[in-house]
Amino acid sequence: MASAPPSLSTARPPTAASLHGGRRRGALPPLPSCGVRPPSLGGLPALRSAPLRRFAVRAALSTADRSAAPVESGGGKELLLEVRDLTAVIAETGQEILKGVDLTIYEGEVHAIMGKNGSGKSTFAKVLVGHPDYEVTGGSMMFKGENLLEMEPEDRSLAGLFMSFQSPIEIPGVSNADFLNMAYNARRRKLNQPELSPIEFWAYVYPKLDLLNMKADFLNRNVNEGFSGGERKRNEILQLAVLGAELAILDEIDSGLDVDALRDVAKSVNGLLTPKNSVLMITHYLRLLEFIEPRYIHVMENGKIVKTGDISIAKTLEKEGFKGVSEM
Ligand SMILES: Nc1ncnc2c1ncn2[C@@H]1O[C@H](COP(=O)(O)OP(=O)(O)OP(=O)(O)O)[C@@H](O)[C@H]1O
Repeated sequence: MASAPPSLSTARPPTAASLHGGRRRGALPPLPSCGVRPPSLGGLPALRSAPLRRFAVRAALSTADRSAAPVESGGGKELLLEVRDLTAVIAETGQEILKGVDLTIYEGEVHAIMGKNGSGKSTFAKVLVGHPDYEVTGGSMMFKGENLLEMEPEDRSLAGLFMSFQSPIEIPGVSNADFLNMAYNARRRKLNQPELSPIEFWAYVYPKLDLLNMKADFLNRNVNEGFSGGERKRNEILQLAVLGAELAILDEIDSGLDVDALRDVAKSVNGLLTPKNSVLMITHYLRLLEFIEPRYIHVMENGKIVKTGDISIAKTLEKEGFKGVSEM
């Protein structure tokens, strides 16, 4: 099934992500850069670096496309994400990694995906946000009634998807404070709200730092530069706290965190949960799920979700390993 060719009205400069991200195989690439600033960045200065753009795009979360009609209701809740029979390959080699993923998430729900190393968990998360390393070859992904396959990675962010990466990247030369302030102001411009001055932004961000037990001097350091693994994870959650999201995908947010840091991060994520926001966590360990309690646990095996249940799955996994889960 081929996607419609991009129209001029949707033309925007390509990003590393938009060149391939989440497109079906054979679909046309976006039009080349015509020097027009992408509307989704809300007037941000042109950002040449893909990581910077990725972060900046997050700034525009929850802005433009919030008027999309609800798809359906389940017990009064709206459907947020519906993935059906999703298949995807590594763009470079054509190797199939996702082999028919099905997942449904309603607003206000917390889900977790567990599974052996290499089963496809991170790939699934990255395909959802349109990572350029993968091509979707079949199935569907709907987010708030919109077809993610027809949306550039930027638009997915605009629509309210946030992903915290397993290995957050550095942005040399850009301070955390400047980045977050710029990104948050971009979002406010989108919402037709006045920008915050650096002092006002400080007042906004300070309680969030406090919640994450992050020292204020992290704001003066370049984004993730020289940060320890745990500090990077906290910084990802700080970005989420500043920018907000309707579906936050947290890929192994617990890896490399000491127990106090895990508690801080979990407290912060729990503090962001509302009846409208959902979280999809990827984890190997029960301990994260004791802090951020999921309603559903899914087990991924060989590129598919093969089992869904409650916290008892994670408990069995912890005690008996995957063999125990397959016998449940
Ligand atoms: N860009 C890529 N290039 C080559 N191989 C890849 C790429 N992305 C994923 N893979 C392969 O796809 C498989 C699934 O990887 P993925 O990272 O999704 O697994 P995972 O379930 O998240 O594993 P883990 O629990 O170890 O993080 C692995 O065998 C991995 O090596």
